[in-house]
Parts: sequence; C-alpha cells; structure tokens
Amino acid sequence: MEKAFPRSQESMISIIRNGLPKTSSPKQIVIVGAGMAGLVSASLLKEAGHQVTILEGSDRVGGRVFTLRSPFHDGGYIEAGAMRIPSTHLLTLKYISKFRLPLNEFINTTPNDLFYVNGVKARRWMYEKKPSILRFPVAPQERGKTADELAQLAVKPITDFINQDPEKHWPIIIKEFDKYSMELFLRDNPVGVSLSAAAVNMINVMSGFEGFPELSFLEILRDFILFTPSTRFYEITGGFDQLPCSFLPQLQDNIFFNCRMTKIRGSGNSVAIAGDFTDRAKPFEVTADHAIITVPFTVLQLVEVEPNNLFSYHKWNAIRQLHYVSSTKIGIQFSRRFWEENGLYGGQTVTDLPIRLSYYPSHHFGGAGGVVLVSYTWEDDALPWVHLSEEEQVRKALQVMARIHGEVVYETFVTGTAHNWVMQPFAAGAFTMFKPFQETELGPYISTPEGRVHFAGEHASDYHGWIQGAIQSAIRVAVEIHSSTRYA
Ligand SMILES: Cc1cc2nc3c(=O)[nH]c(=O)nc-3n(C[C@H](O)[C@H](O)[C@H](O)COP(=O)(O)OP(=O)(O)OC[C@H]3O[C@@H](n4cnc5c(N)ncnc54)[C@H](O)[C@@H]3O)c2cc1C
Ligand SMILES: N[C@@H](Cc1ccccc1)C(=O)O
Repeated sequence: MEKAFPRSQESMISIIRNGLPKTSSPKQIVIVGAGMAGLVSASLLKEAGHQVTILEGSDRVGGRVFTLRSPFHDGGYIEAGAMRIPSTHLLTLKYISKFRLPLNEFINTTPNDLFYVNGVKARRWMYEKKPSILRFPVAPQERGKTADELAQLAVKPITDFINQDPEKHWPIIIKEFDKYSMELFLRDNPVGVSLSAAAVNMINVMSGFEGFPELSFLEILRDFILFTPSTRFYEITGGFDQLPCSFLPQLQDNIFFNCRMTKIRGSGNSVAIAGDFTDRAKPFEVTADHAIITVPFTVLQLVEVEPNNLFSYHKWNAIRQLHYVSSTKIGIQFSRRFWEENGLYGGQTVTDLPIRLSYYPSHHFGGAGGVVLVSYTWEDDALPWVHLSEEEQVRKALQVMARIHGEVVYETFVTGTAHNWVMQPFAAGAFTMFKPFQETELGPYISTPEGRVHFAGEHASDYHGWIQGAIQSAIRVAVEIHSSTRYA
C-alpha cells in the first residue's frame, strides 16, 4: 500500500516538483470544476498516465481565481477573487515558480493606512500611538490598547499553548474550543481576559471581521494569526488569472467548457456525471472509474445524486450544513493616483462606512492612473450591496469613498465594476468558514471519498478561503486515486 497521504508541505512540494510515479494501470477519471483544485488534480493524474476529462460549467478556467479586466482601460484589472498569497503558502508559491510567473509584494498594510471610523479620520501610525483617537468606548482597563493588542491579549493562552507544540496541541485546542464563536470567546473568555462589547466591536471593525463574529473562533483565529503585521504577502504581477491559465498547455484538450453537472450516478465500479451544455441546452454524460468533485458544497446541494445513499449520512450533513461566507468586491479605475499623493502606496483603508476595507494597488506606483479595490466586504457586510445593480454599486462606493478622500474621486473617476460571489451560479458564496461545532462535527466528512466519488476544493482542505487549500486538497485526492492503482 502506498504511503499515506503526505500531510507536510515538504512532501507535497516534492509531488508538485516530481509528479506522481507513472501508473501501470491507467484509470478513466472525470473531474468536475476547472478551478485550482480541478486543474492541479488533473495535471498530476494526467502526468502519471491516467485519462482525465475535466467538465467546467463556465467558459473559463480559474473559478474563484478571477481577474476582472473588463471594463478597465490601459491594462487595468481587479482581482474578484484571490489577490494575495502569504509567504507561508509554499504550495501556491511552488506552482507560481513552476510556471515562472512574476511576483511582487502585495502591501497589505502600511503605517500610512487611512482609517475613517466613528467619524474620525486618522492614519494607522496615529491610531497605534493613541488608540483612543478612534473613540471606541472601551472599558478603562482596555484603554490605550489597539484592537490587535486586545485580541492578542485575549487569545494569548491559546496561542502560547499551540506554539509549544502545534502538531500535538492543535487537536486539543479544537476539541476544547470548536464550540466557540469568535464573539462568545472574546466576550466570555474561558481561559483568559474577557473583553467589553466595545473592545470586541473595535476588533471586528478594525479587522474587517464585523460581518462574521458568530463564526468559528478557531477558524478566525487561524487567519488572525496569519494576518499579523510580520506576515509578508505577494501578488502575481499582471493578474492572478495567469496561474490557472498556466495549466492550459497541458490540459486544454481535456477540458470541456460550458458543461454544467446536474447529476452524479454511481454504480459499482464506475461513476457517471450527467448534465447539460449551458451554451446549447444539450445533455451530456461521462462515465469513468473515478470522479473528483471540486465544486463548492453550496452548488453541490442542487446536484442530483443517484442513488441517494451513494453518499453517507455524514457526507450529506456536511454538504447541507457547511458554511460559506459571502463576499463583495467593487473595483474602480481612476485617471490619477490621488491616493499616492496622499502617501498611500499599497496598503488599505479601514472604515465602518459600508465599503469597510479598501486596498490600494501594490503595482505600477507613480503611474498615470490605477484601479483601487474600493470595497471588499465579507458576510453580513457584503449583503447591503448584492441587491444593487453593478452601476449602483459603483456609484454608491464612489460616494462613500468621497467622504474619505474628497471630491477628487469624482474628478478622476474612469470606470468600475462589482462582483458579488453569492450571486455566482458556480460559486454561490465566496469561501468556506466553519460555524461553531462544524470543525468537529462536519470536518471529518468533508474530504472523505464516497465509493468512486472523491472530493477536493478549498472546502476540503486545511486552508479554507485560500488557493493553498485548493492545491492541498488536489494533491490529496490525486494521491488517493493514484495509490489505488499499481505503479509502472
Ligand atoms: C472574494 C475572494 C477573495 C479571495 N482571496 C484570496 C486570496 O487573496 N488568496 C488566496 O490564496 N485565496 C483567496 N481566495 C480563495 C481562493 O480563490 C479559493 O480558495 C480557490 O480559488 C478555490 O479553488 P477551488 O478549485 O477549490 O474552487 P473554485 O475555484 O470555485 O473551482 C470550482 C470550479 O467548479 C466549477 N463549477 C461549479 N459548479 C459546477 C457545476 N455544477 N458543473 C460544472 N462546473 C461547476 C466552477 O465554475 C469553478 O470553475 C479568495 C476567494 C474569494 C471568493
Ligand atoms: N483568503 C482571502 C479570504 C479570507 C480573508 C480573511 C480570512 C480568511 C479568508 C483573502 O485573503 O481575502
């Protein structure tokens, strides 16, 4: 029996570098979804000698890696999905280097970040010097501390324990604290300092997490640890769509676009994927030895499964209950980089106004104009935007931005676009984020295969909401199928 699925990044990096051993018993494998999970799993399995067929519902590769180039001029673009890669995400960085794609630093925050909160405009360095300038009515003992400092204080017993021995201690932490939401843990801290409502609100507003405080404490903690100022981030220079497109030379003959899966039918040693072509309302059906399903569980709920007990009770639970965060992004192009005249080179604006987080471009500094991610919202914060037309979202975002940057936003406005992930038929949400109890109760059943049906995607990984998760799950599922065959 082949070695168990390699959990460490190092062993997965060697699979990315060297591929899987050539098989002596090629299998027919149908993969649904040409996002990063589908592309990576197909690439590894094809390279190892298997016959892969990729069915993609849309007309492009990439899925939630989606660079919006229209309606921008002069090469402008905005990332509707993935836009930054932490320096610790070695699998993602490995594929970027394998395809020789250019990288530059994604400047996530700078001391010059512009805040507009509780009606107060301030720079990050001013706030870090005197947190009370943002007028959060925190408790006396909380005064003089930033949101980050208060959050670190509250989670310190947990992070200290994890840091002693992450491999051994994370499972203990999950068992003890999976039942907590972020909000409950911070307000009624079972191991450390409980914070006042105002302090928790300050943490939520300043981190952009105000939209989902009721979600899993541990899930948010992982990203809280990741987003510490010491973490460096990168972006693919020229747009993230170059990453999924880099798989095309190897896979383009294996990908069938505009193929919407509507049914999964299992029978003994084979599995059939049925559906219709979205561009010509014609049915299709593909039968294979194995199927890899990479579509989000939100979308999978609308796919018929025959027989129903092809999936176990626990798998059905996970498909129905796994939580997906919604997210909206609004990108606006300006004819002049007025934000740089204001000392903003990359970095962000944090506000309690409906745009919540803005990110200034980390590329083409000093250029004639540029595209700003004017609004990036999650969960409840994303909802006020979804009922508006694209034009209304751009206009409203511009109006809100004018309250922070002044009339210059109107004088230099060129064009804009908005993307609401909850409205996308092949995503139906932005990314997975557990609710309390879900890591323990759904986690073990998200990735497990059901007969000849295998599951990959960011939801079926240890990195929810990251390309890294899609890649990790793809390598796992490729090993899962490949190790059930004999090597050449
Ligand atoms: C707003 C946002 C911001 C993000 N920011 C970052 C970031 O900065 N850095 C980072 O690393 N990650 C980020 N991510 C996460 C990252 O984009 C995803 O984790 C990753 O792209 C998911 O890949 P996947 O293959 O699992 O899923 P997907 O990319 O969703 O691929 C699934 C594919 O299946 C197709 N499909 C769905 N249903 C069907 C069907 N019925 N029939 C046929 N095909 C179907 C879809 O069209 C899609 O192509 C972000 C995501 C979002 C939404
Ligand atoms: N990884 C995505 C979404 C995300 C944000 C925050 C926490 C978890 C996931 C981003 O960087 O925007």
